[in-house]
Amino acid sequence: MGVEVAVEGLSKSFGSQKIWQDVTLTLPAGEVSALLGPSGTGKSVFLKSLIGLLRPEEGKIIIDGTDILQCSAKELYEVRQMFGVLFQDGALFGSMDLYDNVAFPLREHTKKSESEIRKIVMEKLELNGLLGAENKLPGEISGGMRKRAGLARALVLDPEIILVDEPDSGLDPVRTTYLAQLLIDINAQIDATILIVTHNINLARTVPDNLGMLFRKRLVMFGPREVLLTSDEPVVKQFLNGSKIGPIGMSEEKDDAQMAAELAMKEAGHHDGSHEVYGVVPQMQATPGMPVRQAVGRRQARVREILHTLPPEAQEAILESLNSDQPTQVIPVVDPENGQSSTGRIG
Ligand SMILES: Nc1ncnc2c1ncn2[C@@H]1O[C@H](COP(=O)(O)OP(=O)(O)OP(=O)(O)O)[C@@H](O)[C@H]1O
Repeated sequence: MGVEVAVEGLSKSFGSQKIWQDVTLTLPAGEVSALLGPSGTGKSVFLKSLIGLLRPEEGKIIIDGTDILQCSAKELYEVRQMFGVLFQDGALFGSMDLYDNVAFPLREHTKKSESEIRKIVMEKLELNGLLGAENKLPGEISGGMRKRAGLARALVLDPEIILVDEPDSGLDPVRTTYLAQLLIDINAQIDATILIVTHNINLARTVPDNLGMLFRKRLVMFGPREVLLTSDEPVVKQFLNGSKIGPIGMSEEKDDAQMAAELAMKEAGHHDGSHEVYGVVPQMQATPGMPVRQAVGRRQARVREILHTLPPEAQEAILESLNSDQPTQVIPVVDPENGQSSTGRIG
């Protein structure tokens, strides 16, 4: 089971440039969360801060009871062992073939024999659909395969927390869906805590259990998908619809006059090409045959607890989704007449 990551009052600057301030959120243990935000809002900086690669000046990052901003180098080393990280380009070593790339953390951080390493590496390569490519160099394979190899490497130490920086960068929509499915299946299998940094709206709407949004150096919101997908918060609404109408502009800051002009254009019938979606769209499920994703039930229980605090329209949309979006599992059903098995779904 993954561990909880609690961030409290976190602020980060580079010299006089403030990146974000007073960020407080909790990544629930064993759930998939996504951090959204326009380009340059510091999503990658946040992700690097969680593993101690960058050091915020203020606040706390508590992982499994340890504040990594206060702990010793030895404790930080131990906390880092809990992480698997998939960087944007896979961050593979260009001179090593895929096998050696994936084996690298095991050779560095464990005393496992080469035969034990082989077993784990081949298992992770297979999980990521890379069997047969183990002797290829990163330069000889496609971007999608590099991502999957990066994910295979991120998984070899059985991480409790998986960080994924822009899984869709450089991937076509179909490969992005496959990669997202892989993450959901991994969550179903090992219940790891996963944080995805992305600005892919479709992925944000359909994959994570929780969503957070950075804008104007602040965390605007963080919470279960049901709450953000029905939110009236203008930045969240605009971002999740990929629309020009709202506070986010080309260079982030947009003044009131420009917002009013754009709204007037919309009211006059101008279409900006975005597709407005309101409500809780169905979430990607684990592949049939995988264990039931425990995260879904935990999240839905939290949502039911806070439901009464939400606006009536949101409550209605959420209740509808909670009542129809029960976790489903595919199980073999044996026909008592002839003893043959077929597949059936249980709620
Ligand atoms: N090591 C660094 N030193 C100085 N400035 C940095 C450093 N790393 C990032 N920045 C600055 O921090 C800001 C946020 O960068 P970051 O890459 O986290 O944004 P992002 O939200 O991930 O953007 P994108 O979605 O475009 O990837 C940028 O202005 C960037 O130039």
